[in-house]
Amino acid sequence: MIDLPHTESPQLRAEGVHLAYGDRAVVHGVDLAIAPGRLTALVGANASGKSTLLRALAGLIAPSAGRVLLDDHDLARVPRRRLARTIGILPQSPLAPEGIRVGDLVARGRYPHHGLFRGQRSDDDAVVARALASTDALGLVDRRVDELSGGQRQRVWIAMALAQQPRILLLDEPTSALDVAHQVEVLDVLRGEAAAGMTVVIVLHDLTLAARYADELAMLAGGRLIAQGAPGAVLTAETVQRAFRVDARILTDPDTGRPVVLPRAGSATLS
Ligand SMILES: Nc1ncnc2c1ncn2[C@@H]1O[C@H](COP(=O)(O)OP(=O)(O)OP(=O)(O)O)[C@@H](O)[C@H]1O
Repeated sequence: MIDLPHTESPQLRAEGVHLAYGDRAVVHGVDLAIAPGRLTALVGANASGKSTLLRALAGLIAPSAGRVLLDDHDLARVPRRRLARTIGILPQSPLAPEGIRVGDLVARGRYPHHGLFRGQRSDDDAVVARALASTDALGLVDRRVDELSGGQRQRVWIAMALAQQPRILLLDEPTSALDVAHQVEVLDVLRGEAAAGMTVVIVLHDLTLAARYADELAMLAGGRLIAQGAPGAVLTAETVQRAFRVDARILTDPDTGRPVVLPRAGSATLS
Protein backbone atom coordinates (compact mmCIF):
# COMPACT_ATOMS: atom_id res chain seq x y z
CA MET A 1 0.00 0.00 0.00
CA ILE A 2 1.23 3.49 -0.81
CA ASP A 3 1.47 6.16 1.85
CA LEU A 4 1.79 9.61 0.38
CA PRO A 5 4.27 12.00 1.92
CA HIS A 6 2.64 14.97 3.67
CA THR A 7 3.93 17.61 1.32
CA GLU A 8 2.05 20.90 1.36
CA SER A 9 1.21 20.85 -2.33
CA PRO A 10 1.29 17.47 -4.00
CA GLN A 11 1.97 17.43 -7.69
CA LEU A 12 -0.85 16.17 -9.89
CA ARG A 13 0.16 15.18 -13.37
CA ALA A 14 -1.40 13.53 -16.41
CA GLU A 15 1.03 11.55 -18.51
CA GLY A 16 -0.10 10.54 -21.98
CA VAL A 17 -3.67 10.19 -20.71
CA HIS A 18 -6.31 8.76 -23.02
CA LEU A 19 -9.91 8.59 -21.79
CA ALA A 20 -12.87 6.82 -23.31
CA TYR A 21 -16.48 5.93 -22.61
CA GLY A 22 -16.80 2.41 -23.94
CA ASP A 23 -15.31 2.57 -27.42
CA ARG A 24 -15.84 6.34 -27.74
CA ALA A 25 -12.41 7.97 -27.30
CA VAL A 26 -12.81 11.41 -25.74
CA VAL A 27 -9.40 12.56 -24.50
CA HIS A 28 -6.30 11.82 -26.55
CA GLY A 29 -2.82 11.66 -25.05
CA VAL A 30 -2.93 14.59 -22.64
CA ASP A 31 0.29 15.53 -20.83
CA LEU A 32 -0.55 18.09 -18.18
CA ALA A 33 1.37 19.08 -15.07
CA ILE A 34 -0.88 20.95 -12.64
CA ALA A 35 1.11 23.68 -10.89
CA PRO A 36 1.00 22.99 -7.12
CA GLY A 37 -0.40 25.80 -5.00
CA ARG A 38 -1.60 27.70 -8.04
CA LEU A 39 -4.95 28.29 -9.71
CA THR A 40 -5.28 26.57 -13.08
CA ALA A 41 -8.25 27.16 -15.37
CA LEU A 42 -9.22 24.46 -17.83
CA VAL A 43 -10.92 25.95 -20.87
CA GLY A 44 -12.28 24.60 -24.14
CA ALA A 45 -15.43 24.25 -26.20
CA ASN A 46 -18.44 22.16 -25.22
CA ALA A 47 -17.64 18.44 -25.42
CA SER A 48 -13.89 19.07 -25.72
CA GLY A 49 -13.29 16.72 -22.77
CA LYS A 50 -12.83 19.12 -19.83
CA SER A 51 -15.16 17.33 -17.38
CA THR A 52 -13.83 13.96 -18.42
CA LEU A 53 -10.24 15.05 -17.84
CA LEU A 54 -11.19 16.62 -14.50
CA ARG A 55 -12.80 13.35 -13.37
CA ALA A 56 -9.66 11.47 -14.35
CA LEU A 57 -7.51 13.95 -12.40
CA ALA A 58 -9.67 13.13 -9.36
CA GLY A 59 -9.24 9.40 -9.88
CA LEU A 60 -12.93 8.89 -10.63
CA ILE A 61 -12.31 7.38 -14.05
CA ALA A 62 -9.27 5.42 -15.13
CA PRO A 63 -7.30 6.24 -18.27
CA SER A 64 -7.57 3.73 -21.10
CA ALA A 65 -3.88 4.51 -21.64
CA GLY A 66 -1.38 6.69 -19.80
CA ARG A 67 -1.37 7.55 -16.09
CA VAL A 68 -2.45 10.18 -13.62
CA LEU A 69 0.22 10.69 -10.99
CA LEU A 70 0.03 12.24 -7.55
CA ASP A 71 3.52 12.97 -6.30
CA ASP A 72 4.75 10.26 -8.68
CA HIS A 73 2.29 7.66 -7.37
CA ASP A 74 -0.21 6.24 -9.83
CA LEU A 75 -3.60 7.56 -8.68
CA ALA A 76 -5.10 4.13 -9.21
CA ARG A 77 -2.89 2.79 -6.38
CA VAL A 78 -3.45 5.55 -3.83
CA PRO A 79 -5.75 4.38 -1.00
CA ARG A 80 -9.27 5.78 -1.51
CA ARG A 81 -9.51 7.36 1.93
CA ARG A 82 -6.19 9.11 1.48
CA LEU A 83 -7.30 10.27 -1.94
CA ALA A 84 -10.54 11.73 -0.51
CA ARG A 85 -8.52 13.84 1.94
CA THR A 86 -6.11 14.96 -0.74
CA ILE A 87 -8.30 15.64 -3.78
CA GLY A 88 -11.77 17.16 -3.72
CA ILE A 89 -13.94 17.44 -6.80
CA LEU A 90 -17.10 19.42 -7.35
CA PRO A 91 -18.86 18.03 -10.42
CA GLN A 92 -20.96 20.12 -12.79
CA SER A 93 -24.32 18.83 -11.52
CA PRO A 94 -23.88 17.28 -8.09
CA LEU A 95 -26.86 15.49 -6.55
CA ALA A 96 -27.91 16.19 -2.98
CA PRO A 97 -29.69 13.60 -0.84
CA GLU A 98 -33.43 14.39 -0.90
CA GLY A 99 -34.55 16.84 1.76
CA ILE A 100 -31.05 17.51 3.14
CA ARG A 101 -30.47 20.90 4.72
CA VAL A 102 -27.63 23.21 3.78
CA GLY A 103 -25.74 22.90 7.07
CA ASP A 104 -25.84 19.11 6.92
CA LEU A 105 -24.70 19.00 3.30
CA VAL A 106 -21.74 21.28 3.90
CA ALA A 107 -20.84 19.30 7.04
CA ARG A 108 -20.52 16.21 4.84
CA GLY A 109 -17.45 17.85 3.37
CA ARG A 110 -15.74 16.98 6.66
CA TYR A 111 -16.29 13.21 6.31
CA PRO A 112 -12.88 12.44 4.79
CA HIS A 113 -11.29 13.92 7.93
CA HIS A 114 -13.18 11.63 10.29
CA GLY A 115 -11.28 8.45 11.05
CA LEU A 116 -12.95 5.07 10.76
CA PHE A 117 -13.62 4.99 14.50
CA ARG A 118 -13.30 8.68 15.33
CA GLY A 119 -16.33 10.90 14.99
CA GLN A 120 -16.34 14.63 14.43
CA ARG A 121 -13.26 16.77 14.78
CA SER A 122 -13.28 19.72 17.13
CA ASP A 123 -12.73 22.20 14.31
CA ASP A 124 -15.54 20.87 12.08
CA ASP A 125 -18.13 23.49 13.04
CA ALA A 126 -15.68 26.36 12.57
CA VAL A 127 -14.54 25.06 9.18
CA VAL A 128 -18.14 24.62 8.00
CA ALA A 129 -19.11 28.09 9.22
CA ARG A 130 -16.11 29.62 7.46
CA ALA A 131 -16.93 27.82 4.21
CA LEU A 132 -20.54 29.00 4.37
CA ALA A 133 -19.49 32.56 5.13
CA SER A 134 -16.98 32.69 2.29
CA THR A 135 -19.65 31.74 -0.24
CA ASP A 136 -22.26 34.10 1.23
CA ALA A 137 -24.35 31.08 2.26
CA LEU A 138 -24.47 31.45 6.07
CA GLY A 139 -28.03 32.75 5.84
CA LEU A 140 -29.07 29.57 4.04
CA VAL A 141 -27.85 27.12 6.68
CA ASP A 142 -31.31 25.85 7.73
CA ARG A 143 -32.85 25.81 4.24
CA ARG A 144 -33.49 22.63 2.28
CA VAL A 145 -31.01 22.33 -0.58
CA ASP A 146 -33.76 21.31 -3.03
CA GLU A 147 -35.64 24.54 -2.33
CA LEU A 148 -32.76 26.88 -3.22
CA SER A 149 -32.28 28.89 -6.39
CA GLY A 150 -29.70 27.56 -8.88
CA GLY A 151 -27.08 30.10 -7.82
CA GLN A 152 -27.71 29.60 -4.10
CA ARG A 153 -27.38 25.84 -4.56
CA GLN A 154 -24.13 26.26 -6.47
CA ARG A 155 -22.69 28.39 -3.65
CA VAL A 156 -23.67 25.76 -1.10
CA TRP A 157 -21.90 23.04 -3.08
CA ILE A 158 -18.79 25.21 -3.29
CA ALA A 159 -19.00 25.65 0.49
CA MET A 160 -19.10 21.87 0.85
CA ALA A 161 -16.03 21.51 -1.36
CA LEU A 162 -14.19 24.16 0.67
CA ALA A 163 -15.20 22.51 3.96
CA GLN A 164 -13.44 19.39 2.75
CA GLN A 165 -10.14 21.32 2.85
CA PRO A 166 -8.45 19.11 0.26
CA ARG A 167 -4.94 19.95 -0.81
CA ILE A 168 -6.12 19.79 -4.43
CA LEU A 169 -9.57 21.09 -5.34
CA LEU A 170 -11.08 20.47 -8.78
CA LEU A 171 -14.25 22.38 -9.69
CA ASP A 172 -16.31 21.89 -12.83
CA GLU A 173 -17.89 25.19 -13.92
CA PRO A 174 -18.46 26.32 -10.32
CA THR A 175 -19.63 29.80 -11.31
CA SER A 176 -21.98 28.91 -14.20
CA ALA A 177 -25.16 29.88 -12.27
CA LEU A 178 -23.75 32.82 -10.33
CA ASP A 179 -24.41 36.52 -10.80
CA VAL A 180 -21.33 38.62 -11.46
CA ALA A 181 -20.77 39.65 -7.82
CA HIS A 182 -20.97 36.08 -6.58
CA GLN A 183 -18.67 34.94 -9.42
CA VAL A 184 -16.07 37.44 -8.29
CA GLU A 185 -16.58 36.51 -4.65
CA VAL A 186 -16.18 32.77 -5.28
CA LEU A 187 -13.15 33.23 -7.54
CA ASP A 188 -11.58 35.56 -4.96
CA VAL A 189 -12.06 32.84 -2.33
CA LEU A 190 -10.53 30.20 -4.60
CA ARG A 191 -7.60 32.45 -5.42
CA GLY A 192 -7.14 33.02 -1.69
CA GLU A 193 -7.08 29.27 -1.12
CA ALA A 194 -4.45 28.91 -3.84
CA ALA A 195 -2.40 31.71 -2.25
CA ALA A 196 -2.56 29.73 1.00
CA GLY A 197 -1.16 26.63 -0.72
CA MET A 198 -4.15 24.76 -2.13
CA THR A 199 -3.89 23.55 -5.72
CA VAL A 200 -7.06 24.67 -7.50
CA VAL A 201 -8.24 23.58 -10.94
CA ILE A 202 -11.40 25.17 -12.34
CA VAL A 203 -13.27 24.49 -15.54
CA LEU A 204 -14.47 27.87 -16.77
CA HIS A 205 -16.28 29.02 -19.90
CA ASP A 206 -15.70 32.75 -19.41
CA LEU A 207 -12.27 33.21 -20.97
CA THR A 208 -11.77 36.74 -19.68
CA LEU A 209 -12.63 35.69 -16.14
CA ALA A 210 -10.34 32.68 -16.50
CA ALA A 211 -7.53 34.96 -17.67
CA ARG A 212 -8.22 37.37 -14.83
CA TYR A 213 -7.96 34.78 -12.07
CA ALA A 214 -5.82 31.90 -13.26
CA ASP A 215 -2.08 31.61 -12.79
CA GLU A 216 -2.12 29.00 -15.56
CA LEU A 217 -4.51 28.18 -18.37
CA ALA A 218 -4.86 24.80 -20.02
CA MET A 219 -6.82 24.75 -23.27
CA LEU A 220 -8.45 21.66 -24.74
CA ALA A 221 -9.70 21.25 -28.30
CA GLY A 222 -11.24 18.01 -29.48
CA GLY A 223 -9.86 16.13 -26.47
CA ARG A 224 -6.31 17.34 -27.03
CA LEU A 225 -4.35 19.83 -24.96
CA ILE A 226 -3.46 22.58 -27.42
CA ALA A 227 -1.92 25.14 -25.07
CA GLN A 228 -0.82 25.49 -21.47
CA GLY A 229 0.86 28.34 -19.65
CA ALA A 230 0.31 31.91 -18.54
CA PRO A 231 -3.05 33.37 -19.68
CA GLY A 232 -1.36 35.89 -21.96
CA ALA A 233 0.53 33.15 -23.76
CA VAL A 234 -2.41 30.75 -24.09
CA LEU A 235 -5.18 33.13 -25.14
CA THR A 236 -4.37 34.23 -28.66
CA ALA A 237 -6.70 34.83 -31.59
CA GLU A 238 -5.26 31.67 -33.13
CA THR A 239 -5.86 29.36 -30.13
CA VAL A 240 -9.33 30.82 -29.55
CA GLN A 241 -10.20 30.21 -33.20
CA ARG A 242 -8.80 26.69 -33.06
CA ALA A 243 -10.56 25.71 -29.83
CA PHE A 244 -13.86 27.56 -30.20
CA ARG A 245 -14.17 28.29 -33.93
CA VAL A 246 -14.90 31.95 -33.39
CA ASP A 247 -12.92 35.08 -34.26
CA ALA A 248 -11.89 37.11 -31.24
CA ARG A 249 -9.93 40.25 -30.55
CA ILE A 250 -7.58 39.82 -27.64
CA LEU A 251 -7.08 43.06 -25.75
CA THR A 252 -4.95 43.67 -22.70
CA ASP A 253 -6.51 44.87 -19.46
CA PRO A 254 -4.52 48.03 -18.69
CA ASP A 255 -4.84 47.44 -14.93
CA THR A 256 -3.73 43.81 -14.77
CA GLY A 257 -1.97 43.19 -18.07
CA ARG A 258 -4.20 40.15 -18.49
CA PRO A 259 -5.96 39.29 -21.75
CA VAL A 260 -9.55 40.30 -22.42
CA VAL A 261 -11.30 38.20 -25.06
CA LEU A 262 -13.80 39.92 -27.33
CA PRO A 263 -15.55 37.46 -29.66
CA ARG A 264 -16.59 39.00 -32.98
CA ALA A 265 -20.35 38.88 -33.63
CA GLY A 266 -21.31 36.63 -36.53
CA SER A 267 -17.93 34.89 -36.66
CA ALA A 268 -18.78 31.49 -35.15
CA THR A 269 -18.37 28.65 -37.63
CA LEU A 270 -19.71 25.73 -35.66
CA SER A 271 -21.09 23.60 -38.47
N1 LIG B 1 -20.98 9.37 -19.24
C1 LIG B 1 -20.70 9.50 -20.55
N2 LIG B 1 -20.90 8.48 -21.40
C2 LIG B 1 -20.62 8.59 -22.72
N3 LIG B 1 -20.11 9.72 -23.28
C3 LIG B 1 -19.87 10.76 -22.46
C4 LIG B 1 -20.16 10.71 -21.07
N4 LIG B 1 -19.82 11.91 -20.53
C5 LIG B 1 -19.37 12.67 -21.54
N5 LIG B 1 -19.40 11.99 -22.70
C6 LIG B 1 -18.95 12.47 -24.02
O1 LIG B 1 -17.58 12.80 -23.91
C7 LIG B 1 -17.29 13.99 -24.65
C8 LIG B 1 -16.62 14.99 -23.71
O2 LIG B 1 -17.56 15.34 -22.71
P1 LIG B 1 -17.15 16.27 -21.49
O3 LIG B 1 -18.33 16.33 -20.57
O4 LIG B 1 -15.87 15.80 -20.95
O5 LIG B 1 -16.94 17.67 -22.23
P2 LIG B 1 -16.81 19.15 -21.64
O6 LIG B 1 -15.65 19.77 -22.34
O7 LIG B 1 -16.79 19.12 -20.16
O8 LIG B 1 -18.16 19.80 -22.17
P3 LIG B 1 -19.12 20.99 -21.62
O9 LIG B 1 -18.37 22.27 -21.81
O10 LIG B 1 -20.31 20.89 -22.54
O11 LIG B 1 -19.46 20.69 -20.19
C9 LIG B 1 -18.61 14.45 -25.24
O12 LIG B 1 -18.67 14.03 -26.59
C10 LIG B 1 -19.65 13.75 -24.41
O13 LIG B 1 -20.81 13.49 -25.19
